[in-house]
Amino acid sequence: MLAPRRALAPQRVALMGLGAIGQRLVTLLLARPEAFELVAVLVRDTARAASEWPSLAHLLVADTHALLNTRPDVVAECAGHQAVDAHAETVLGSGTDLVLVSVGALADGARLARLEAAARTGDAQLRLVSGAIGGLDWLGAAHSAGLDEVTYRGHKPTRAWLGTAAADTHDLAQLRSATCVFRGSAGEAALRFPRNANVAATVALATLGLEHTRVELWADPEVADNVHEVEASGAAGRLTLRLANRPDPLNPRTSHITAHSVLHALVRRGAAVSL
Ligand SMILES: NC(=O)C1=CN([C@@H]2O[C@H](COP(=O)(O)OP(=O)(O)OC[C@H]3O[C@@H](n4cnc5c(N)ncnc54)[C@H](O)[C@@H]3O)[C@@H](O)[C@H]2O)C=CC1
Ligand SMILES: O=C([O-])CC(=O)C(=O)O
Repeated sequence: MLAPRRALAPQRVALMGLGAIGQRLVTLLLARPEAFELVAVLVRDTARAASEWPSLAHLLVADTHALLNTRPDVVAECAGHQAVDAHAETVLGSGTDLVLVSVGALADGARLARLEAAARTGDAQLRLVSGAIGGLDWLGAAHSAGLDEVTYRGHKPTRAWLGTAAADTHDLAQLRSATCVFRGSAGEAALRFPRNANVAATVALATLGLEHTRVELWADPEVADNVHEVEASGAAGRLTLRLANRPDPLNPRTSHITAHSVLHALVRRGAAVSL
């Protein structure tokens, strides 16, 4: 693990969202008191959350004002696209760094412009995590050298598509083999599948952009993992990447590694030597 930049000052971290990623992060942050102080957790319903997690009751807040009153150094969003709309601009405008896991929210150009402006006004940073995908360092460098083509392909078990736009176009219960539920641009994928295509947006933002990065999304009754594949080629060479991520037991759409990716981003933010 990377050593912290400031020996005696753990980062004051506030979380937005207490679902699969948020709950795992609470445990991870509380296990490292030398590096992190968890100062607040933003939820939609504090009374309900307090009855489910009494040990966190003193940390629960329901609005951005109360969140910022706890003076966090950094806020980690793990609540979804709607929460980005509701809170991100105010957090950044207040001068507080924001670590974002719902990267697909930035596929809305107007929203992205608002957040960029707020970050500049507040002199804060909006940091996008790698989340469930890898290889972004290579992709970013290869983009600088010149990329010709980037394709992201995601396969998730059928249950990950229940309650999504794929259920409007496919009879998911009847699927017996891998079925493509979306083919198009990363921007369209991210907006149509806000809980399943954040990594598609991440790959696009690191490379050819939301319009020119190709995306395929598959509902696959034959896989148990969330499988993410990227193919890219250009002046620097070719990349073929395949990740088989274990789904989070609390939310099968979300890969277990995502919370660890947020933790990793927070560790790097506070590290004296950073990768
Ligand atoms: N970049 C990546 O690789 C990935 C990104 N994600 C993003 O992370 C988000 C969270 O994922 P999970 O924890 O698995 O989802 P989840 O559905 O298990 O939990 C989300 C939690 O946020 C809460 N929430 C929603 N709106 C809120 C608001 N305005 N204020 C406070 N709380 C709010 C919900 O009540 C819920 O408890 C996803 O919606 C997705 O956008 C998820 C997986 C991978
Ligand atoms: O966690 C994953 O496997 C990826 C995911 O849900 C997303 O990109 O939104």
